[in-house]
Amino acid sequence: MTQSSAPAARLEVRHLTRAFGGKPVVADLSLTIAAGQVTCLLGPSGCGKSTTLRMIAGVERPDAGRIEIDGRLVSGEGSFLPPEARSVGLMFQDFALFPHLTVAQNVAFGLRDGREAKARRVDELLERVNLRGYGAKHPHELSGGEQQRVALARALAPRPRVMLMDEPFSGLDNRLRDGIRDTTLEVLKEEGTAVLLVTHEPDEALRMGDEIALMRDGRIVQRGSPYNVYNAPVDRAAAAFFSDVNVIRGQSRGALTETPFGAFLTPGHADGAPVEIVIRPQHLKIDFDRGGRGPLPTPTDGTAARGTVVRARFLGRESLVEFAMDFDGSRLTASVPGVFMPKAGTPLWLMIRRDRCFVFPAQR
Ligand SMILES: Nc1ncnc2c1ncn2[C@@H]1O[C@H](COP(=O)(O)OP(=O)(O)OP(=O)(O)O)[C@@H](O)[C@H]1O
Repeated sequence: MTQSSAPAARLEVRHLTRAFGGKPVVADLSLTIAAGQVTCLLGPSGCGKSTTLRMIAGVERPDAGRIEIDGRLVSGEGSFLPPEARSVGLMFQDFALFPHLTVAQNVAFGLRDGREAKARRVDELLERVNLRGYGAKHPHELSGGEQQRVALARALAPRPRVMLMDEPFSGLDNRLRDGIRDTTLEVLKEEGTAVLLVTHEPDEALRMGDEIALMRDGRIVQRGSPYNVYNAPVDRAAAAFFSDVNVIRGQSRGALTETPFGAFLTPGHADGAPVEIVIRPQHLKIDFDRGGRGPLPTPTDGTAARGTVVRARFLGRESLVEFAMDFDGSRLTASVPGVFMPKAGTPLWLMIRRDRCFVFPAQR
């Protein structure tokens, strides 16, 4: 007898579809989330993330497709359970705590247990979100970050099988956000809930997700670990969603594309096919102009090409240096850690890290 080692799916979505006024907003979307796994549904505004989440929550009816939570059909084949019968916890950006209830009463709100069990669960959760001793306070006595943690405790109190979070941190100021994200992640992991977190911020998805599902125009275009989605994007738009990108165009011949930065391997592209070599700013290497001579090429860096600094901007952790390239005047941007602020007009040399570039068919 064989036994599957894959953890059982807590949330299973198959072929979910929804249109508004004839316009498809979610199109044939499928995803699976295991217990204890955080999947970030990441995509630009309007791509259908919230609609997906709302269908899973049970506040929006799908046109087609099925949703199972813990192996139980909650939507599809003619059935549609209301939110309260789905065992889902919800957390939204504009989470509202009940202002007239204390923190403890807020957290206990969805609990049906007896008094003692309820009190135990409330204490346990307040401890987890670092709010021990806050039970008797009212929401208005708490900071935004503290209120957020109460909202998290409240959503988790009934031990939902699936936690749905829609931009839960976007109402918080930047300095608070990282700390709250980390606390939230820790608590979610301890509880072992399956989490679907909707966000349009790549940094948040990279930081929070075990898996990222990148969404565009109602479809998931790529799914994988943050490392893979960042380092092996399926297309130029997927690469560009995480950072600015530089694009160098060429034509593939015999699985090679010649560029001013030397030849790039472009296997799988037909002879004469236009290709784009895409590279993030941090993977361009800068070298000095030694009286008009560039650096000696190395196998990983390839050939250097000369450009002139157009401007340099200091961004705190890094500096962005924009170049006009000698070979055709095109603009390329390199980022360097720390402060490197060459003056406009300075000639410098650029190299492309071969192991960090992506090759795609050219877009029209
Ligand atoms: N009830 C509705 N009626 C009509 N159109 C809707 C409805 N709900 C959403 N839409 C449209 O569906 C599209 C996707 O909306 P959705 O809120 O799912 O996107 P999103 O990716 O979550 O974007 P955002 O991050 O801006 O919330 C949008 O064009 C939106 O205007």
